[in-house]
Amino acid sequence: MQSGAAEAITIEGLAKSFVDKEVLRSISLTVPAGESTVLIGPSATGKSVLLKCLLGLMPIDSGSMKYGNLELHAQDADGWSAFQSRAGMLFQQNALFDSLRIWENVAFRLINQERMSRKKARERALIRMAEVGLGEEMADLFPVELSGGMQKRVGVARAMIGNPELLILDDPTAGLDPILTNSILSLIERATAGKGTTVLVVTGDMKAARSRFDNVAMLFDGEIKWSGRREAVPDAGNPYLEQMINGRARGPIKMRLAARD
Ligand SMILES: Nc1ncnc2c1ncn2[C@@H]1O[C@H](COP(=O)(O)OP(=O)(O)OP(=O)(O)O)[C@@H](O)[C@H]1O
Repeated sequence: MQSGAAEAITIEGLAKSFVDKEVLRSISLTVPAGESTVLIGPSATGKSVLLKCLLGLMPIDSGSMKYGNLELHAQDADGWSAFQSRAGMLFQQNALFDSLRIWENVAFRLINQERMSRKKARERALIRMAEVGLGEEMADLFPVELSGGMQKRVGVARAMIGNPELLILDDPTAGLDPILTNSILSLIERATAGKGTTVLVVTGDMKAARSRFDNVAMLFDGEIKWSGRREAVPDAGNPYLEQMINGRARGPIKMRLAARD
């Protein structure tokens, strides 16, 4: 059951620095309600940091973030946990609970938030696990017994169980083979097309970025340099996007990126 109607995310002038490093200078971005948006950008530009700020896992320095009319930037700890309970999330380290079995990790939201019986929650977890290519024989294992790619899939299944109204996924297909990548991207597509979930995904998979999500946003140098419908992604003329999407760019942007590597 979906926990509520999906809302749009609106970010304005968000800034975030660490000690002496400015990561996000002035982020302005709208993630439309009930649509999927992919955030792309070079490594270490702050994509993960932005997702963490949005979920209240990192404090911001300035700016505003809203989910519908809810002023995220003004939430206290209780407000943040109420908001987080509305979202399914996946971070790069997967953050599985080591002491819980795989099915219990996947079913965590159902048991702890929705108070579903363990029997029913296990049944639901097995369905989600199958959707990400994890068989029933995995259900009673512990995370340490799984490969990195399998743990990633457990993380995706956990984020998506219970059909949360908001999905925030940091590189859900990293390290997966093309077949699994395809099934996970299809699962994410069904979450928006079928259920109207608001989805924000970070990916390094440029082919997926161009074809699988409704909107594309490009983060570079602390700002969103381009955002819009995927059909409107310019094939040429925007050096930031060209560099990311086509792996080519001319002029200063290329030299600048090369200098950073
Ligand atoms: N807790 C932290 N303390 C200090 N610096 C941090 C912290 N978290 C992230 N950073 C720095 O912020 C910058 C952006 O990191 P982030 O993980 O958001 O990059 P990213 O765009 O997601 O990169 P990638 O695509 O490689 O995963 C990096 O320079 C990183 O070292």
